[in-house]
Amino acid sequence: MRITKLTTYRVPPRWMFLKIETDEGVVGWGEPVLEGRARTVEAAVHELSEYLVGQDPSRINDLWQVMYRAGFYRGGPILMSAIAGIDQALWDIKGKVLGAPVYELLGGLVRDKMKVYSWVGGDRPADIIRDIKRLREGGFDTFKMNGTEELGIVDSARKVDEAVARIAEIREAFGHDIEFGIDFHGRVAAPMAKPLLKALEPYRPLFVEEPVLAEQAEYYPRLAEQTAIPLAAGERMFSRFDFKRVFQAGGIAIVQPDLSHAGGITECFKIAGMAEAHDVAFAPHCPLGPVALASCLAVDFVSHNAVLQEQSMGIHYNQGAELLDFVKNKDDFRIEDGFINPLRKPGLGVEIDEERVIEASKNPPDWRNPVWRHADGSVAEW
Ligand SMILES: O=C(O)C(=O)C[C@@H](O)[C@H](O)CO
Ligand SMILES: [Mg+2]
Repeated sequence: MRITKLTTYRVPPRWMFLKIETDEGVVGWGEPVLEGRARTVEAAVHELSEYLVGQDPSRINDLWQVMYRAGFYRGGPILMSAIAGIDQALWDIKGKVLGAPVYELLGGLVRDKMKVYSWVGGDRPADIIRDIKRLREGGFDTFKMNGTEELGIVDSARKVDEAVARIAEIREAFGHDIEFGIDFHGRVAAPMAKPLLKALEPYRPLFVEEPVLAEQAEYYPRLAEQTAIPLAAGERMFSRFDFKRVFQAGGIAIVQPDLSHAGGITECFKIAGMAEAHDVAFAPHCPLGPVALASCLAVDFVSHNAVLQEQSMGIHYNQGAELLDFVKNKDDFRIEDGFINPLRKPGLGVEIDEERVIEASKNPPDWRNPVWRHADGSVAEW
């Protein structure tokens, strides 16, 4: 079998699908995208396709190593997102050729169902109580929300109190019948992470995500020393080589690589294994589309330390399209009592509605995150 063509489709809300065709008619789908940089990743995919066309798609490991190593420069969000989507599509092809879901090719199920969580509130954490009430009716009991709005490198006790008051209100309304992660989203600098974590401690969130920016990872062990709140990070780390320093330094209790940013299934399966060796939980980041989610699930269902899966149904970013709008087998993604079952069809288990993808790709959005600014006009982390 040989790879014959790679076609990319940028679609709402901010996703990109990749179709890899072969000379035997088997097609694989991937989701190479970096939110806000879809065109850049698209260019990277097509540069890589110069090598890939004509290659044997079954040799995923060799193709992965060539894409990672043979261009001299390596790693980072753009290239690793391009590799991720290609890798996903290659696993989709392999499963379809062998008539098996990807999780079978990775050794089979370690669990019967996977716990998922839902975002509540938006960029600015408002209406959280309303959202939690609505989602609880749908069977969810685990959520994630932004912890703050704009926050200065050093900021006021009032800002800390505002952030804590929102969390106190949630506990007041729901007690410990629900669990939630608080995403600091990179908005909290090291000087403010310490007081915020201390003030949030009494409310026992399930985790705090990106307590500081990934480029400040040296603070993870220090912050972990001062708080009992499990710290989570990973959406802005892009390979084993980024994660290894975090495992060595300690401090992170949950790693959250993104299956569409960190080299795909091949790489994230290895990251999950590294995490298990360090007694670290695995909870893939996935605010994206159905192929990204299916790729996460393929690794979740074979990883003992997989604990939680993010999914984007109803997420505030999904303006213009919802998680399953481009999927034919929607029912396979049913969530019951906060759990999702394995996708049992061959490959990734996603049946893409190609006509709908092509139609939607005719006028694709150029999604960008907002540029936030502090009161003094300086740029604020979004
Ligand atoms: O889902 C999360 O945990 C996020 O932090 C969302 C963020 O990754 C946006 O997708 C960036 O555009
Ligand atoms: Mg996050």
